[in-house]
Amino acid sequence: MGMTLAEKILAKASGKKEVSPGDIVMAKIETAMVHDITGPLTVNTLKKEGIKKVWDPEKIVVLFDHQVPADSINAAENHILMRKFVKEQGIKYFYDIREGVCHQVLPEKGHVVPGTVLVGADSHTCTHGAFGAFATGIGSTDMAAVFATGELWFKVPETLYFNITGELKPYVMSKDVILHIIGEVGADGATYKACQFGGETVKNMSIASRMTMTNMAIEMGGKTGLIEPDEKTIQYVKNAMKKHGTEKPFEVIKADEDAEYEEVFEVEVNDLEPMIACPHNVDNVKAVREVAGTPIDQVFIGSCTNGRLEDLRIAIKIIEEHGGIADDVRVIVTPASREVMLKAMEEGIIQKFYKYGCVVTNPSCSACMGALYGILGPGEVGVATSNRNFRGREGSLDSEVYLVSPATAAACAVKGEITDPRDL
Ligand SMILES: CC(C)[C@H](C(=O)O)[C@@H](O)C(=O)O
Ligand code: SF4
Repeated sequence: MGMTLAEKILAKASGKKEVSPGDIVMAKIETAMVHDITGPLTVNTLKKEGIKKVWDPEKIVVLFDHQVPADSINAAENHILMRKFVKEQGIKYFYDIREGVCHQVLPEKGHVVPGTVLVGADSHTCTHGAFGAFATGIGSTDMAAVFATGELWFKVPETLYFNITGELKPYVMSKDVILHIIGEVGADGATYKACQFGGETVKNMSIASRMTMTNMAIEMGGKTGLIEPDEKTIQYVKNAMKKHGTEKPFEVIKADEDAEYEEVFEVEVNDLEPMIACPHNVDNVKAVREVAGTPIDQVFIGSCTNGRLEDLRIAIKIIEEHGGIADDVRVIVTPASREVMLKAMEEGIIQKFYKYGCVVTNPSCSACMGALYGILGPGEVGVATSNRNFRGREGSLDSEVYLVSPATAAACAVKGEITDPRDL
């Protein structure tokens, strides 16, 4: 019987010829990532268990992105603890406060190896499935087991296949596609499933747009999101590895022709409109026009979902075309990484955001989690290009967050209320 992409990667990583959904496998880990919030717990668990040496200091990536620069004594202490760990263990790939969000930095630096298993102590690790890796978020204590042994057990998930066809209309982005899918499937509709995205629409998407899709697989409960590698993927990965001296041979794994999917969803996007996830659940998805006119206080353009160059480009284009942002709305722009920031600077994008009165921050998780800055106060309404809108996600329990694409976020910034970018 044929295997899906997820099954083939897990079979390879566990040295088996074949695996089926439900099998328990012990898989070799190619890359293991912790950040400033989850790393300390992993390190403390290792200490508690008396483990002196990590399995492979070249396969671990430590990165600071959630609270950078340190925004509290507690964050500073976490940073100190992790820097010490990195030194003691000789961890080769350590990215201090300057690089940006882990899920952007990892692929940029060539740490995402197609066809392998990547784990991160962060729920949006599924993002890296955009490169044809089996990538999933795990807890800090599970990560301690990975740091010690280089392996982790998995139950092989069933795969849901989303066959996406049609051409996206102007101002409709991959974020709208994934919001639409989550609205249909529900926030727990794909629990522990591998969510594979394919079809002509995905083929035509940039790598950045694909990452937006896989990033949000967890928001429908998915164990991972996956996209089969193609020429674009291979080029991206090779360039990234070459640029940063992280070259490794890798195998492009594709699903078997006769792979068995638990369910195939046909998603036709020709007529898809800009979509919005309304408070307080990611699957509370509507067309933007249904809630147009809702007053807002803040717009956040950034995060591991939509803080990449193409996102900043479309946002500034819309803001510029319409003469700037509304006076009474705060707009926070956070490029997802230093590389994105530098390119946006070269293109004059950052200067323009400043010119129009947006606040551009250092690459970080920024306002996404309500932990660093850009925190919403009681009664405030935020529009964000990030991936979660649970009650209190961006600050006060009495605030509200709407999730949108960068094009819609920019339209909202221009009008100071929820606006479909086609209606400006
Ligand atoms: C802080 C971290 C554990 C958390 C996660 O795992 O998702 C964060 O990144 C988030 O998006 O809520
Ligand atoms: S940008 Fe947001 S969703 Fe992504 S890792 Fe940071 S806090 Fe989590």
